Amino acid sequence: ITRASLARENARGHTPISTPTKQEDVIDVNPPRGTRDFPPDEMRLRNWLFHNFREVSRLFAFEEIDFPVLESEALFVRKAGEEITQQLYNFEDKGGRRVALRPELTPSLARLVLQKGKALSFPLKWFTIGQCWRYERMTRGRRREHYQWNMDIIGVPGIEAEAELLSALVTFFKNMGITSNDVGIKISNRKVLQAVLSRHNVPDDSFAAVCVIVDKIEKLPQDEIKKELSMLGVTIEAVNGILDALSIRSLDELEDLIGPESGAVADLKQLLNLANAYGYDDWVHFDASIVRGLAYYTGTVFEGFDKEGRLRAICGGGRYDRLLATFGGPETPACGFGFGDAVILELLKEKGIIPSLRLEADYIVIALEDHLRQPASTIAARLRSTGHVVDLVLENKRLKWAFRQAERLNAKRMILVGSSEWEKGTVRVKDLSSGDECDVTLDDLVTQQNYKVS
Ligand SMILES: OCc1cccc(Br)n1
Repeated sequence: ITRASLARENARGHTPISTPTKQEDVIDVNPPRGTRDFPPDEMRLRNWLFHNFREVSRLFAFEEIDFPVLESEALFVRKAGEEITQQLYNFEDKGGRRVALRPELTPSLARLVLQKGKALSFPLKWFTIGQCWRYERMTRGRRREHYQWNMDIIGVPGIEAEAELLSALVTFFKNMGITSNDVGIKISNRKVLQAVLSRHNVPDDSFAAVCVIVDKIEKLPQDEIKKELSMLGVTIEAVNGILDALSIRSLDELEDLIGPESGAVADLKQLLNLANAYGYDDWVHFDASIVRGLAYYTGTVFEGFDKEGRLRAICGGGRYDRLLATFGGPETPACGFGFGDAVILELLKEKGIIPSLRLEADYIVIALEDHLRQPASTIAARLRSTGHVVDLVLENKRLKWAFRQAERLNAKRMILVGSSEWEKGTVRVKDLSSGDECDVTLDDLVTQQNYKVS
């Protein structure tokens, strides 16, 4: 094909036939490193997952919120050495502002609460699903973006808030067909660590950084943990005190270690009582080794995990009563969780409980001759106006193609608009599972009356 012949073809208004592009002229059609596209099959799966996130949030009477993916960098600058802030996807915009793609959703939620201030009636029960970003050296080949579902309760100081959030998590798992044999939720309280550190005279302002290091205890060799803790001025006695505390396996043992002053033991006992009252006590258990890696947690922390121990944490959360104050706001009790879109799908695939998600069309409509294109459009419009999913064949296609298309769309019926039927004011309706067919007027077709094709 020469450019001249192509010009002639185009001039005649024919479908332009593209000349083969040289390989080097094709753009890179892949998404940026560490990011994903969502073509139809993957998008159906993502919509199904998010629909289930939303369904649980709706069931618990939580209100949906949203905020920009782009935030001021200042929202995420923390000095506790968290991975999440060390991998900030940050840059200077054309106005010279320091901005970042959010690595998490909670700081934005805190910002919105402070922004709305006295106009809000507490407690707030808010949820959101949003894409979060990190800039990680691709050496580890991990993703740079994921979607997270968050539910947060703002303004409730009592452990009832945590119990409600855990109930939402369990409800979601059960709705997915996941049982307490598949998944558990470990719960603890950072006041355990706080009590140990204060006993060893570790300064309060090291607390967050110590938690971040201790959260890596199962991911790093113990001497690396000890080295990082000692760099924070944590003595070897304190390190051993921490390791002892994390290995505690019962609340009675915990009470012996830290006593009743912090309220941690009472809270955990009350949380387990509430878990029993909600009916999810078989899903949760105390595990002192749970610390979580975010600097701003101050009390209860929890983490959903797969009992086969093959996957990373499925979800996690905790109480963050100081976060709003660190943004200059009033002391505001708050707790919430984050639930990523990656590990849960790995788990569901492993359990073989991903449903088959296909486009379900009610009808495929095809004009058998060019001059019947307008009636075909009218038929499609009339059927859609009554809520039917209709795929209208838009070009001159052979019937064989239409049947394959119907198969792909899982269409229930085919409407064939042919001249002999149309002259009699009817169209041919074919049931695509039985093969039965009959001629129907447009009104009867739309009202589904006066005819039956099995
Ligand atoms: O959970 C940490 C995290 C934050 C942003 C993006 C990705 Br992928 N992962």
